[in-house]
Amino acid sequence: MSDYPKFAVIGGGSWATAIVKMLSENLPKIAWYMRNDTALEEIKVNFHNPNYLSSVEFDVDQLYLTNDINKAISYADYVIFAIPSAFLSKEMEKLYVSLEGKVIISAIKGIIPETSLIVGEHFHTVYGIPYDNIAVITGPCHAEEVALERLSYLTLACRNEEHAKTVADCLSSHYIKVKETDDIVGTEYAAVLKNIYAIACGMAHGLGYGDNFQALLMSNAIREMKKFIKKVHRMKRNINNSAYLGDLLVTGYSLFSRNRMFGNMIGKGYTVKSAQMEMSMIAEGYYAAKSAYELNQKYGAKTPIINAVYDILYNGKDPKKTFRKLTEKLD
Ligand SMILES: NC(=O)C1=CN([C@@H]2O[C@H](COP(=O)(O)OP(=O)(O)OC[C@H]3O[C@@H](n4cnc5c(N)ncnc54)[C@H](O)[C@@H]3O)[C@@H](O)[C@H]2O)C=CC1
Ligand SMILES: O=C(CO)COP(=O)(O)O
Repeated sequence: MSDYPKFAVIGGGSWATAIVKMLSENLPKIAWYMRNDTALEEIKVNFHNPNYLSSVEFDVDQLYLTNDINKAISYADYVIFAIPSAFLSKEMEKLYVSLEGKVIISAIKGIIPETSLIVGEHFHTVYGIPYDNIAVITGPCHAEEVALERLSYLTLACRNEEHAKTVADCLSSHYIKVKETDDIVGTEYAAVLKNIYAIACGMAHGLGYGDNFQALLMSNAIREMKKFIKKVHRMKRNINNSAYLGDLLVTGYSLFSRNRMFGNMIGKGYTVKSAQMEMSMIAEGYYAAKSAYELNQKYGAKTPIINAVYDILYNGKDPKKTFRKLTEKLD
């Protein structure tokens, strides 16, 4: 092993780009895998990812850029996955090198559609990664603000203290602080659910509801989130911590949020298809609404907001009427 931790980042989108930026504050070399050859070449020549966070300048001597996921993973002891959940399984089909002994870190805030599992559970169940070697990066943090070096706090969930410290140290800088927790399951579910609530906030805004209603929606959302997570994984946790409430607030209120943007378009009358086509980015909450709704058929938590978003996105229900009914259930 070299004298510095070897990291690979999997993905070429906004969050992967932001994570490479964070790591490059501390590490002399980072492997970075993305599918897009044109973007890779552009980074080599112009030092910027042309498609995402294009203001961020990279020192290419610090980067081991590759379009082969196997090469990136072979290089690393710590592998950070930062691609939308819907594409993870397809990307993993390309893998022929072993993940044994590697620390697998999910920066994905979603449920894997093929298995209906959160990402840590998916890696444990499908790829046999021991929980000690699984970590999750979460917390209220938009990639765009990382690009601007605005102070942001991440939460690193991991059961192994040594791995947690290494990953936290490598991500930390003058604009990134990292808190640690062992609630891998709860923080992952919170990250999944807040995207659905951010879609609801966007829908409300698009429908013409104001700040007063949004505050009420957020207040109901955090209580709904608490009930849902308690059913799925009971442990002592403070739902007001930034990985839960903080991430809900930033995603629900920030104009950078993809999920809010997507919901706003639906509220304004776009169809789901046209809103997706209009956005150059992925709103994870679209997939999460279906997975969470279906999962909850087993758990039976009271989730009127998730149900309303699900009905609008998947059952073609009218947003205006659905929200009017939802308002009767909130307090
Ligand atoms: N952007 C942010 O501020 C944050 C994002 N996340 C999470 O990071 C994950 C990645 O999201 P972003 O980077 O924001 O997405 P993005 O919308 O910025 O980028 C989309 C990514 O998906 C890839 N992609 C698109 N179609 C694909 C396909 N058919 N097969 C494989 N890959 C495909 C693109 O190459 C690109 O890497 C998501 O789970 C998101 O919730 C988590 C925290 C913050
Ligand atoms: O997870 C995020 C902020 O913490 C990003 O949310 P969006 O995907 O809605 O932009």
